[in-house]
Amino acid sequence: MKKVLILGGILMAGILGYFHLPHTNKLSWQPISIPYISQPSCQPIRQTDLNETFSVLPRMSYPQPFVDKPQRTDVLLVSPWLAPIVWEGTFNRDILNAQYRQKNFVVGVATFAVKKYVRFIEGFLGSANKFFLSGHRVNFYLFTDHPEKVPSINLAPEKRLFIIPVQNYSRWQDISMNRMDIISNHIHSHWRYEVDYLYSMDIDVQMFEHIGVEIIDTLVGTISSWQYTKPRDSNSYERHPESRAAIPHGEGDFYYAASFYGGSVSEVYKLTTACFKGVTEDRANGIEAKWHEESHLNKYLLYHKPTRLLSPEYYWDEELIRPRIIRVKRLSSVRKDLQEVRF
Ligand SMILES: CC(=O)N[C@H]1[C@@H](OP(=O)(O)OP(=O)(O)OC[C@H]2O[C@@H](n3ccc(=O)[nH]c3=O)[C@H](O)[C@@H]2O)O[C@H](CO)[C@H](O)[C@@H]1O
Ligand SMILES: [Mn+2]
Repeated sequence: MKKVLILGGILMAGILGYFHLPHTNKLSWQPISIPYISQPSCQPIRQTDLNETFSVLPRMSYPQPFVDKPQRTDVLLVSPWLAPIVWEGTFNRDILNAQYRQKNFVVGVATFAVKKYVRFIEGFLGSANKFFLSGHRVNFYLFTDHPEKVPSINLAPEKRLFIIPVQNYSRWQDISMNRMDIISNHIHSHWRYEVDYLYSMDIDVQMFEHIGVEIIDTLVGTISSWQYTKPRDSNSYERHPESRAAIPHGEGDFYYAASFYGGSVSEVYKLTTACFKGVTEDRANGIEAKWHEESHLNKYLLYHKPTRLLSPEYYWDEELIRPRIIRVKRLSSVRKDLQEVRF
């Protein structure tokens, strides 16, 4: 009887232990020895797993939530696959910060300033230093063909800037599309050791309000400010079946902007690798998708559902008149003369 009890105990402990293993989003690759390109040491860091239970929070005072009083009734708060859609008025940043401060995670931001786009660096970095994940560790990775033109900016102590030289291409579309390849390669060679989460952002934007840990999740897409109310068949998806970015008629969730997406470093690796594979196969067939890598991103996010969606507050196009449901403009494009800046 005693033996049976002991054996039973061992079995139960095994089962419980198995189910209590933290869900991991760690990378499955083996470390490889590739010479590092960016400046600071690239020692592997602990990959923070935010799915682990958060530690005990301090006592806090805030308005009580009620199940029969939704925070907002004018916008969709959750996707049909139960991913939250982040809108002003739906979360309490103090609670989120208290949860996340206990995690020593690092967020990477990849951005490109090639050719004339160096003019956007100052506005981007200056505003991101102030409004992007303030109080949290952020590494900005700035790819440029003009490192000497990067203005010096006093960054907050928890923020770091890495300037990475990159070649330019004669066509702006190639600069934009090749970001997928460069990001994928850098995750493999460096970033998987350096950051837990990675976000890709256009450089021709500025931040006007705080963008905090509400953006952190495994796979995150931003709903385009141009197309957030359009029926799927009039969105800008690539519909020509010849392209690897093609989405068949009758399919599509939201239209996602390529200017701001991200997630865990391993999910962004999968996304960028898959999107660039699509770009490469299209090139081999003499095809370029309607909105370049943004078309491939939209296809990817249709079949790999994002775990969190950012509302158009997180990329507002300056050309548009802001309706009432967009209560804040956190990040917005800088007006530019396309003919002048791209050529
Ligand atoms: C808001 C949004 O969804 N933006 C997307 C959209 O147009 P955009 O008009 O926003 O594209 P864009 O001109 O900003 O180019 C995308 C990014 O590529 C970089 N760049 C581009 C050209 C250049 O000469 N130098 C340079 O550095 C820079 O980081 C820029 O922000 O479509 C593009 C591809 O068609 C990209 O998918 C953009 O992410
Ligand atoms: Mn842009």
